[in-house]
Amino acid sequence: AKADIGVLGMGTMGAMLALNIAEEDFETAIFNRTTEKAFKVRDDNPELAAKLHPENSLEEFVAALKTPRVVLIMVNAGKPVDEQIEHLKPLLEKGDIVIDGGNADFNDTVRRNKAMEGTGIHFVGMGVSGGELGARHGPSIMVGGDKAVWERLKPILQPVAAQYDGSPCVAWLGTDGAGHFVKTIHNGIEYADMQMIAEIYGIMRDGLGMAAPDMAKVFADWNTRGLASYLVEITAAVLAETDQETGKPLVDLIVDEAGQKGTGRWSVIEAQKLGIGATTLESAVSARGISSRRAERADAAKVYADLTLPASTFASGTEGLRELEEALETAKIIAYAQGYAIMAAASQEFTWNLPLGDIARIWRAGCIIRSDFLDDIAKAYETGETVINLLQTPTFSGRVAKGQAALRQVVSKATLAGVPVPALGAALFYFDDYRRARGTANLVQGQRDLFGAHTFTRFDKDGVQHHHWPAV
Ligand SMILES: O=C(O)[C@H](O)[C@@H](O)[C@H](O)[C@H](O)COP(=O)(O)O
Repeated sequence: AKADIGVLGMGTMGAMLALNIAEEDFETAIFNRTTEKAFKVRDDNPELAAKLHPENSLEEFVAALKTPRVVLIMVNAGKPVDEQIEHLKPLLEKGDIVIDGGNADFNDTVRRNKAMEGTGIHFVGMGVSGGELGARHGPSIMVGGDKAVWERLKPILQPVAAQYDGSPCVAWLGTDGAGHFVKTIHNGIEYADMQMIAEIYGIMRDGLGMAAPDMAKVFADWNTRGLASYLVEITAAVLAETDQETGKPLVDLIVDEAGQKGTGRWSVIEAQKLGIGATTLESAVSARGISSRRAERADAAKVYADLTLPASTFASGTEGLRELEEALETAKIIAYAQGYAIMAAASQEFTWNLPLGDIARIWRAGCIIRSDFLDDIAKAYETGETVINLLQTPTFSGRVAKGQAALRQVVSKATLAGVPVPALGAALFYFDDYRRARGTANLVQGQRDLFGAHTFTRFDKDGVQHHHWPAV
């Protein structure tokens, strides 16, 4: 039988997606540079073997596909994708579709899309979120490219995607790099969310002296209310895990150096280029950087071993935990508002007209940041009112106005106690900066004009650029 789609690259995500697609009854050709790997995927999954067609060469792989062909590239981002495209191009024809389903930098996707113009071959940049299990059983899928091409892919992608409330968590988000851009912002928000959870864990461990199993119970409890989410759920699971060998909480044995593969960094770079304050995302990326210098931190700990800090004033017991819960929930709203502000600015800058409400809906299941909270974001975009920033919407302004008190308490207490809360602090400081009609950038403008003749405008003389300090 001719295959409906071909999946190229049998790494974790590629193999899991291929099984998912085959399970949805699509004839799936599979290929990997190390060819045995594709055969192993089929042989390890006898129940799906009839739908999986491993091939011995790229030529056989392409020949096994129904025309017009659909090829899904699932290899590491960057050069490997360009190489695969170069190998495929001579084997493909007008009307064929090439999808990059990896974590690509959207700038590369825009470039690749341009390079494909005029060849008659369609290029699609597709963000896939959900990790290994998500890819296998239903990820959240963010599609960018030509809308007509999306119509052709829908019959395959809709059943393969996670389902929420009866609808598939996949959508066409805009032309060229829109899909990968939104995936990058998803990951930036993921970083911020994980970092803020880790900071609360730090307060519980270093501020309140709690043990991992007790913290696990707290997060499991929080997962029944406003913070209900996949990240809080897995936090409870990680904290509850006991290492069989030592009998100790596994989390206490894990080295505190966070890895990062780049998407978080990209989200921050794009925010900066767009002039959008994404301080919680920035703090999360920086915190990973700082964490990765463990030896240096150990030296710094010695340098400051005698530092005297005020006694910790964290409230213990239910009241204290309630305050932490409300602080995290409020900081989370602020972090997601920052992520959404980046997407809103990019939507204008790149004329994608991103469906911001739909993005919250397709993140409702399958992806790493899936949470009940995303329903509220989707609702905020249903009012029909233009959303400048989620913090200015009736859906969230009341909640933030109420919750900011707990966040302020927690950040202040942590600061006094010397427990680092860079992302929680960034959320609070952004909130205070964002809601302030009269800021302090006037002084910065004065300084810039004095040392660099960069000029400034005046409240009382609108629209004129002033240069006040002559070069003396
Ligand atoms: O949405 C997802 O499924 C994940 O985000 C996925 O894309 C991957 O796990 C990232 O690579 C994690 O990023 P780091 O490796 O940078 O933490």
